Amino acid sequence: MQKTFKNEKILFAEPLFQCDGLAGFTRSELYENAIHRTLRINQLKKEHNWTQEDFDIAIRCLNYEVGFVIHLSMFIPAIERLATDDQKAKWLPLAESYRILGTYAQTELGHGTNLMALETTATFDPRTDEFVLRTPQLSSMKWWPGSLGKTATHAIVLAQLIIGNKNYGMNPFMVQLRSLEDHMPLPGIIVGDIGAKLGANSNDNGFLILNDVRIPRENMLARNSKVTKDGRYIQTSTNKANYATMVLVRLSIIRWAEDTIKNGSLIAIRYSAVRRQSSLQAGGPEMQVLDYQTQQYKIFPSLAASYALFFTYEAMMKEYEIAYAQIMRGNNQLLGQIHGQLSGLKAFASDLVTYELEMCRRSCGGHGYLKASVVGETLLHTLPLVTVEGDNTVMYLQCARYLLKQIAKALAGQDVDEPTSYLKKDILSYTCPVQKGEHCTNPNYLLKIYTQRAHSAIASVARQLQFDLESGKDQSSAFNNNLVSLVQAAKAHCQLCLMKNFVESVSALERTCSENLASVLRQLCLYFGLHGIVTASGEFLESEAIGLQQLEWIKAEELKSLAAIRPNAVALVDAFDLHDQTVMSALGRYDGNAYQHLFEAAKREPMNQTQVPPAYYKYLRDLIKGQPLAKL
Ligand SMILES: CCCCCCCCCCCC(=O)SCCNC(=O)CCNC(=O)[C@H](O)C(C)(C)COP(=O)(O)OP(=O)(O)OC[C@H]1O[C@@H](n2cnc3c(N)ncnc32)[C@H](O)[C@@H]1OP(=O)(O)O
Ligand SMILES: Cc1cc2nc3c(=O)[nH]c(=O)nc-3n(C[C@H](O)[C@H](O)[C@H](O)COP(=O)(O)OP(=O)(O)OC[C@H]3O[C@@H](n4cnc5c(N)ncnc54)[C@H](O)[C@@H]3O)c2cc1C
Repeated sequence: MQKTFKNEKILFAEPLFQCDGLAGFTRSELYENAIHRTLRINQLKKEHNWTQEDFDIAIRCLNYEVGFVIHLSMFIPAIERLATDDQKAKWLPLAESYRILGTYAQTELGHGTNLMALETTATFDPRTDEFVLRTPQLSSMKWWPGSLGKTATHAIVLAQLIIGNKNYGMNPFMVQLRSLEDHMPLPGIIVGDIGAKLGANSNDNGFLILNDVRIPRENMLARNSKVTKDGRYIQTSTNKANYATMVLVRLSIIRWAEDTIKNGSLIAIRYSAVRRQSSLQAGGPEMQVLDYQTQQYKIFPSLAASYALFFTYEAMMKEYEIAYAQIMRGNNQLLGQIHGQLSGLKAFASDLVTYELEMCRRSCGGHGYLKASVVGETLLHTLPLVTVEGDNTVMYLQCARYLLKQIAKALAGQDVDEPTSYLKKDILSYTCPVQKGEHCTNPNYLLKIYTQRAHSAIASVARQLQFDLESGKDQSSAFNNNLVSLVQAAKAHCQLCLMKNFVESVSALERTCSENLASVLRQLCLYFGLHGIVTASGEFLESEAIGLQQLEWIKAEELKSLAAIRPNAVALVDAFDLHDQTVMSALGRYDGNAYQHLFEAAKREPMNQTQVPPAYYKYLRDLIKGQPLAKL
């Protein structure tokens, strides 16, 4: 499932990477520890000739609890995508050697989604051949960019380009924030950390106020557009190309989602295998809670989602690489497709894992509420994924916008992109394919149901929009009147993509792996398909892809699937090949000694380092001895 990290032993031999101790760290300690880790991994990479992939896997093994995440995942990729070759030659070596530390400063206090309304300006001054950067009012200040608070010496600032009195829209500018001598903010720069968050507190997400900060004209990252010395704006590629970094990060977020749900399902399943509680037979031995059908119903979806996201990430990485190679050669033909696909799938993946991680946490009972179980921490660390790189609702709407274009092409008899080729089919030609028995136990048949449901959802909202427009609604009212259905259509398409990637990946694997493994993966794929239909049964019924009778058969097969997966559940999470130090959970250790690890973690609790708490001497002693309390 995860390329086994052959260097795990080297990494986890060092106390710095042993994760138990993170609990109880202050924010400053977490922040320092994260920086220390990234730089130490960099040293290990050099000492042991690790590849970049080894470096990336090491970061994943630490659940991205490292420093410079934005520097590595956005600042450097943005230079690669937005800078000219000369600018790359200047900035990339500095960034890759950490001589400059960067962030991607786009979001403002007042705007994150609506990039057209960003208020930061970069005004060209032809007299000095410079841009003057300004955050004109409180709401304009950059707010949220990772590493901006205390670390970044430079930022790629997204600002409205102003030449004369004309606004040329959002463009990227390289701005130095801090001195490379003493790390102090430069003149005109006010910068700091935005404060503690629900999680990811090792990251110094920051704010940035720009008071007439001057930068040379060559600091505008000019791959897609540039300004000449005499103030002419020359666009060399579509403005959308300036959005390219976000597309890459949305792909990375699918991988991040996959990593977190693997952790969660591993903890929940291993703990459920060792936890014995109650019995179904009066006086009988206590059962492994993993044998309760309800426990399986709660946590097998996260197991199936782990594999589904793994296969979808692999498929989307290939799709992205093809598109990116063309875009970097100036051919933007696949830009709309990759944007539409990754907007939707980033949203769907992060929605899916945040829901299923909470189910994993609940399935651990009281111990799921302990930090030492880590499943709650994993959820907190994952929550931002539904917002970062585009709020999920907005991302679904971007995906829906793409789907509407595709179905319009299909209805006009034009070619459509491969991911939406199903829209070429005549919507009336679908027959209800599912009969009892074989049809409910064959993932390929289930795929037909997902296809019909997605096609129906997209066609239906397209028709409703058309109806609203023809009945006199203007474009924005018609759109706002159908946003919920548009989101629903995007989700239907994304769920079809996950199911399609799962089915196709398993059938490809079948050709090379053992029949035993193939049958286990087929079973999991079938379960993923059945469960997806049951949880969205209203939409599947509405699309007429299934009727009530078929739904009954499918629900029965889903419950049968739980029992079929049960014997392989622990092996399926062991197959993630995750080191105990990656999972960090007292409940999810490979040795299964959850209670011992819980007690070890409790003993490490700082409060237990003294028998009598300081509060005793301040408050409890007099109270217990019946003496009057001093005025508090
Ligand atoms: C290892 C783990 C590490 C992972 C590390 C992760 C750590 C966390 C990092 C978090 C970092 C951030 O959050 S960075 C900040 C992220 N911020 C965002 O994602 C902002 C979200 N908002 C937007 O992207 C935009 O405002 C939109 C898409 C919502 C609206 O765009 P717009 O330009 O204003 O208007 P719109 O009409 O919708 O779009 C105009 C045209 O541009 C196209 N378009 C829009 N966006 C894109 C795009 N990205 N790529 C291509 N094309 C695009 C549209 O399809 C449309 O094409 P056509 O139809 O005209 O052909
Ligand atoms: C942990 C974290 C790290 C981040 N790192 C960075 C970073 O490094 N760099 C950076 O630039 N930014 C960063 N961000 C900011 C992030 O990109 C934004 O928060 C995100 O784009 C959402 O924008 P917003 O916060 O303005 O939400 P809003 O857009 O204000 O969303 C608020 C509500 O309005 C709804 N809404 C908004 N627009 C529409 C619409 N058109 N249609 C329907 N509903 C709508 C949303 O669905 C949501 O429910 C980070 C954020 C977090 C939480």
